[in-house]
Parts: sequence; structure tokens; C-alpha cells
Amino acid sequence: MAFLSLDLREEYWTSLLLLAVLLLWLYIWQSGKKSWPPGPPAWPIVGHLPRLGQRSHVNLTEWSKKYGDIVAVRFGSEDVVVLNSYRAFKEAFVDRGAEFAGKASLPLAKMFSNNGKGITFASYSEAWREQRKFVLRAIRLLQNTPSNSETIINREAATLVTSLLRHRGEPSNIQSDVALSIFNVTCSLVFGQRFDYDNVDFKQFVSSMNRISVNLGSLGLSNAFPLLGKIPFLGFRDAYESLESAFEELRRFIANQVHEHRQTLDPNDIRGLLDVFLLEIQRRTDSGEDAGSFTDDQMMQTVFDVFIAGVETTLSAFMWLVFYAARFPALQPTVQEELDRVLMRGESVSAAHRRSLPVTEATVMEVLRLATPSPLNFRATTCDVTLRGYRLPEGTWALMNCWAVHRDPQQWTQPDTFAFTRFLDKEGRVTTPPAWRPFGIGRRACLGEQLARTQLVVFFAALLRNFSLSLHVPEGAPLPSVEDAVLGVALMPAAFQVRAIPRQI
Ligand code: HEM
Repeated sequence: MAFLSLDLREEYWTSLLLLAVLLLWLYIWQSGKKSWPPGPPAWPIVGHLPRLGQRSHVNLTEWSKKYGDIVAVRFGSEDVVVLNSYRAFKEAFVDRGAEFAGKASLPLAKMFSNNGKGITFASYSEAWREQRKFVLRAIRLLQNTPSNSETIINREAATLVTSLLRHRGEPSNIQSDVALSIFNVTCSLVFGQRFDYDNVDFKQFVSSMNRISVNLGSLGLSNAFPLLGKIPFLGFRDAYESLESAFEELRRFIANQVHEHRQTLDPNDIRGLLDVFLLEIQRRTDSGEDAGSFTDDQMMQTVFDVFIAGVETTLSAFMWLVFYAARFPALQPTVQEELDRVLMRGESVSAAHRRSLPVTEATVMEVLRLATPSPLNFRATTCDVTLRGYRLPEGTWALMNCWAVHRDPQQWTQPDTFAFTRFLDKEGRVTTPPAWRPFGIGRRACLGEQLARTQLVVFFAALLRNFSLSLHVPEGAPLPSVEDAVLGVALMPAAFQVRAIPRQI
């Protein structure tokens, strides 16, 4: 009996211990859950990826309506927190700017950036800071040279008008004409050189960029499962190879320019950003100063970033302007009335007019809000962070959902409706609500914002000053819709045709 009672007591203590362990585990599990944002149920292994689809920004925005402005999702095995409101943006990317200034370690981003060199996909580091500061300073420095950005933009806007006149009002997809002008703004700024429509380098560039955009969409899934890129019959390997060769072609194009510019470098004739770079490398070598991030590799990647981050996004933004103007033609007379009032007869639009064109600028801003060319931006935490009680370990991917912020009814009355007047104050001057975030927010916000905005306003003004646009829909075809957009480097409207009918001015 004594033995029995001893046995019972042992069993009793063992059960109690097991119960305690279970309770402790439940407690840890529960408190772990409490310190992690809510989100929809995930599939095993693949997480939420199959549910996101091509319109991931829209689906994530829908989820935020149910789960709140900070939502947890999983991309394969990678935990991601999605920030969906301006309040969450401010709390994370501004108030804790340095803690959310990292970049997600997407496998494709590594391929994009030659393992994190340059600016766009560099980690939050001294090299990133140095490169970013340098490019901003170089653009300012170039204001006193023929590579002045405003001069370049005015010239390319005029070239775009000439090239559209060649269509004689016939239906056409004007994307290549626009791409050439936008490409030439960047080429002039960086190399001090522009290219013609028939130039082999330009054609190669357009084809490489197209391949990058097409393949980026199809490769989204392989960011969570890099191994998928190695399996032949799934189609990811082809897309990877095509992407790699497109990157290679762009790098070769830049490398040729570096070679030519180095041979002909003259400190008294600075042709563009690349010359400023080469001179800085030379200065540091000559003075024996530490090269820091001023190496050939970094320079190549920074130039590459300016092209990748600048050309496709600006092209997408401008194609959305053309799309909205053609699809909703009522917006054209309002802008044209302002242009005809401000410009003299026969006068060309220039960057100097920008301040006198608030309606045009507000229209551009409203289209950037509705279209959001860069809807999702991948950041990461640079250390362990606690945000609203959620504990996010260092390296957690933090997805900035600008699309959600631009459609948030708490920030915008009737967010789905086009209303340029929301960007004008009582005196008719341009005003920028803090929740307007097409260029991101915080330390990694777009460094080309001012350049892009001037470019878009001047190009759009030149377009509507010289033409009236109408959408051409082939018989039997559906009307092109905002929903058909394709997400690659940027969110691009699906191909459409317009008639650009010359105006009497
Ligand atoms: C309409 C055109 C453009 C849009 C919508 C756009 C949008 C953006 C966005 C949303 C980001 C990420 C911001 C963040 O994480 O907070 C970004 C970053 C960046 N953009 Fe732009 N961009 C445009 C044009 C340009 C141009 C013309 C240039 C080049 C001069 C440029 C260069 C960059 C660079 C280098 C970064 C990375 C900044 C960093 O990580 O520090 N962008 N852009």
C-alpha cells in the first residue's frame, strides 16, 4: 500500500509537472501570438503567397480592412508585417526611422543590386548613406552645367511633342515614344548624352527593361523559395535566366559608358553624374584618401539604380497620366484652360512654368495617388523593434503598402473618385497632404522625387497643351481598365491605344 501510495504520488507529481510544462508552453505561445500582429490564416509552407495573386497590393489592402492597419502575412517561410495606414507609416518609418530603414533581403533584390551595392537595395549602412548623399549633391552640382535637369526636361518634352506629331492623330500605343523621352532625361543627366529612336543601345535598353518587368511579376513566388529558380520545368528558371541576361545587358551598356567617359574625362567639362563620380574616385585615389564606397563596383550599381529606380517608375507614372486623361477626357479641358491662360501663343512649356500651373500639378498628384506606381515597398527592421507592443526581430520584412494609404477613407473623401481639387488650398495653391506617399516616406524615401515631379508636370503640360487625347478601343474589345494593371518594377497600365489630336495653339 505504501508502495502504491508512493506510486500514486509519483504519478500525481509527474502529471502535475506535465500540466505545468503544457501551461507554460501555452503561455509562451499565447504571449508570442499577442506580440505578433493579426492576419488571415496561412497555408502550410507557402504561407499567403497563393492568395496574393497579381494584384497583391489590392488584396493586402482588403485584408487590412478586416485585420487592422498592421497585418502579419507569410511569404513562404518569411514573416512579413504589412503597414497599411499613414499612422502606421509615421510610427514606423518616421518616428523609428533608423529602425525601419533596412531593406528586405529578397533573393531578387540581391540579383538586382550585385549583392546589396548601390542605393536602392543596399542595407542601412555607411556606404548607402555616402552614395545617396553623393547622388543628391551631384544632381545639385549639375544645375550649373549643360546637364541641368530642367534644361534636359524642357528639351525632352519638346522632343516628345515632335515625335507624337508623327502619329498624325492615328491610334497608337505611345509608350515607346514616352519611354525614349524619359530614358533620355536619365541618359542626359547621367552621361550627358541623348539617344535617337533608332539607336541600337536604346532599343536594347527598352527590350531589357521589358524583360525585367515581365519576368519580375512571374518570379514573385521564387523570392520566398529561391530553390524554385533551379527547377527546370516550373518556368521559374527560364524567367530567372531571362532576367539575369537583361541585367547583364544593362550592366554592359553602363560599363561601355564608364569606359568611354574615363578615356575622355575632363574636370572642366563635366558631362553628367558619371563624370562627377569618376572625378571623385580619381580625387580620392590621388589624395590617398580612403576610397570608402567610391569604387567602380559601387559606381556601376549606383548608376544602374538611377536607371532601374528612375526610368520605369516615371514611365509608369506618365502612362497613367495618359491613361486617365484619355479614359476620363473631362479632365483635359480644365488643365488645357490653365495652360492656354498661362502660356503665350506659340510658347513651349518649360520647367519655369511649373509654379504657375497649380491645376496641372494637382492633376498629376491626383493621378499619382490613384495609380500609385510603386504600391508596395520592401523595408526591413535594422534591429529588434517593438511597434505597438508587437515584437519584431531584426531583419523582419516590413512592407509599406502605399496603395492602402492612398485609398484610405480616413485620409481622403471618396478615395476612389478622381478629384484634383484635394491638392489645392483655398487660394488655389498646391498643397500636399501628409498621406500622399507615391514616393515613399522616411530615410529611404525616393531620392528622385523632385526630378520626377518636374518631369511629369512638364511632360503632361506639353502633352495637353499640344494635343487632345482620346482612347481608341478596337471594335469588340473591352474598355481598358485600371484593374488590368501589371505589377513589375512599377505598376504599369495594360497596353492601350490613344489618338493624340493636335490642338490649335
Ligand atoms: C514617378 C516616379 C517615381 C516614383 C513613383 C518613385 C517611387 C519610389 C519609391 C516608392 C521608393 C521607395 C521609398 C521608400 O522605401 O520609402 C523609391 C526609392 C528610390 N528612388 Fe524613386 N521613384 C520615382 C522616380 C525616381 C527617379 C527619377 C529616380 C532617380 C533619379 C529615383 C531613384 C530612387 C532611388 C535611388 C531610390 C532608393 C532610395 C534609398 O533606398 O535610399 N526614383 N522611389
